[in-house]
Amino acid sequence: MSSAETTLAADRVHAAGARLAVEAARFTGIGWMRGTSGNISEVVSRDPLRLAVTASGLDKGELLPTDVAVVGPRGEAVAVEGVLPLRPSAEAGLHARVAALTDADAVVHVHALNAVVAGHRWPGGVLLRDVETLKGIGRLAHDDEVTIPVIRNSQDMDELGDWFEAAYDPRTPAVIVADHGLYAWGTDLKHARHVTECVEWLLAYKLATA
Ligand SMILES: CSC[C@@H](O)[C@@H](O)C(=O)COP(=O)(O)O
Ligand SMILES: [Zn+2]
Repeated sequence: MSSAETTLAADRVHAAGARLAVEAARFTGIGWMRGTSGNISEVVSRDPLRLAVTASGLDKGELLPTDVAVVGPRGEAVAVEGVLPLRPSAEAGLHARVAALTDADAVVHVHALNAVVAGHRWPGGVLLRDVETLKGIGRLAHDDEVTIPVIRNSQDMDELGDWFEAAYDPRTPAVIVADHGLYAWGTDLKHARHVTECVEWLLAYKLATA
């Protein structure tokens, strides 16, 4: 008798894995997932919460649909029949916390240099205003003060998750993890990609004009 979940179909997980692989290849092409950095997830079940997340330690530019793991609300691996038991991303716990708190169905984490530099320069948060691209993250182009929160880095995802929750502003779909990278999220993978691209652009703009 297997303890693997039977409610989640392997083909659903592998379909998510295929989408994660496409997005990861795209971000790798931009240079935001160098080495084995970065990870992406998609919610495949809300109750119970289950995320398909990129497997750990792989080159994110050459993922296969099967290079995916399923995790629960604390980033713990969940066995699913027909899905290889690969090690989930080391940061799956933060993905799960983001998905649970924000209701986002997709979470992206990239090591975009501009995010790390901006977090270093403005450790209390990066203030943005009066620029058109803010509309790309659901905010106003004018007279809207937007702060991208910056939280400390930790290898402990419970601790990082707590810091994320403390800093979370429901109007802002991204957070910088200091000395590490950017997390951004959206209603689906394409939306999360657009938010990631717009936030990175906004951070580049801020660094170039400050
Ligand atoms: C280049 S090492 C980066 C890792 O420590 C981590 O921050 C990361 O983004 C990727 O971890 P992973 O476990 O492969 O999802
Ligand atoms: Zn990382």
